[in-house]
Amino acid sequence: MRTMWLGLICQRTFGESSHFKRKKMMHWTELKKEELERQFSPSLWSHRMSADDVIKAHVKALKEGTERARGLAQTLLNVPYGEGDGEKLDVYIPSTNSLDVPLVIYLHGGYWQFLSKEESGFMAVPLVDKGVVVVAVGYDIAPKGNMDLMVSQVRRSVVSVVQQYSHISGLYLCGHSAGAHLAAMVLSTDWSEYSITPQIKGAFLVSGIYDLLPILSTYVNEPLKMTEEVAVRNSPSKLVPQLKLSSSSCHVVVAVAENDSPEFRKQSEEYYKTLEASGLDVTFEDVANTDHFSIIEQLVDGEYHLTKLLLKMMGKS
Ligand SMILES: N[C@@H](CC(=O)c1ccccc1NC=O)C(=O)O
Repeated sequence: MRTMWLGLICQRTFGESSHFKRKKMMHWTELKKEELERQFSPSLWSHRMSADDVIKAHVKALKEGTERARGLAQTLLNVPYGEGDGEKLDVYIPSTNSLDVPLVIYLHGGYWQFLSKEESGFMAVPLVDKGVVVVAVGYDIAPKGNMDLMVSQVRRSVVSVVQQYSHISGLYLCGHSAGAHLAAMVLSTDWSEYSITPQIKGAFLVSGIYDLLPILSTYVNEPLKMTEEVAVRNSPSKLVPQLKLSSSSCHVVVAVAENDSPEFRKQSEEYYKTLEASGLDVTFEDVANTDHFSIIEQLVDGEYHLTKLLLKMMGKS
């Protein structure tokens, strides 16, 4: 009888809005290390294939898409945005006479320790076709780079792009997973320390992490070696007041995969709610039939829901 009653309590859904009906979840501080590590292992949650296979397929899809984009578009590869070896970006350029040319900067994922710009041009396939410039930014992943450096690098890459491409009709950001975290950090920049203040019109944050504290004690932090102080100052969830000052007119889309882990989904929901409560222009996209990897891989397809949404945001649908 007692177990039945407990079961009923656990199955009740909580949340103020119809958007976020979910089962009552433990707070991450109450989870054992093993469970936290499972929650922050996106590959374990895919319904499509095994953990190893989903990562292999992910890298393959990104590489193939990037090769296709490099074949289709005019490119400027390895353009420096700073002095460092890793401070380079790739530009995918449409052939168009239009004066209305938006530019989207893509920040790749991979837990700040995998992937590079070499497999990050895939989304240019449908976008360049519609007259959008795509920039894939490289940054120094761990162990070479640390969190403060990566955040500084992506901020400087945005400044450099704005300086190079002052004639564009609008600047947009897109990031996946760790790249969504970096994109949110760009939105939360105090630009007074930089030579210019970029005007970012829209940001697409896909399956991101916005609070770094839960990963501090997990395997994710092994190469990153973040202290609590580093994690706090690089957590977008703690920088929403700065985002409101710097990016008040930016349209933010917080997208999450239906089959992301509950903790990943919670990160997106909570960040969305905080932005919304601050009066920002923000939308939540719960993308059906996707996992942590397919949610971004499918951007090679012009007919994919998120591709269409991104084009619409840039006025190019
Ligand atoms: N241990 C992580 C690995 C991971 O996230 C990952 C690995 C290779 C390339 C990209 C990854 N993640 C997101 O882009 C996982 O379980 O998925």
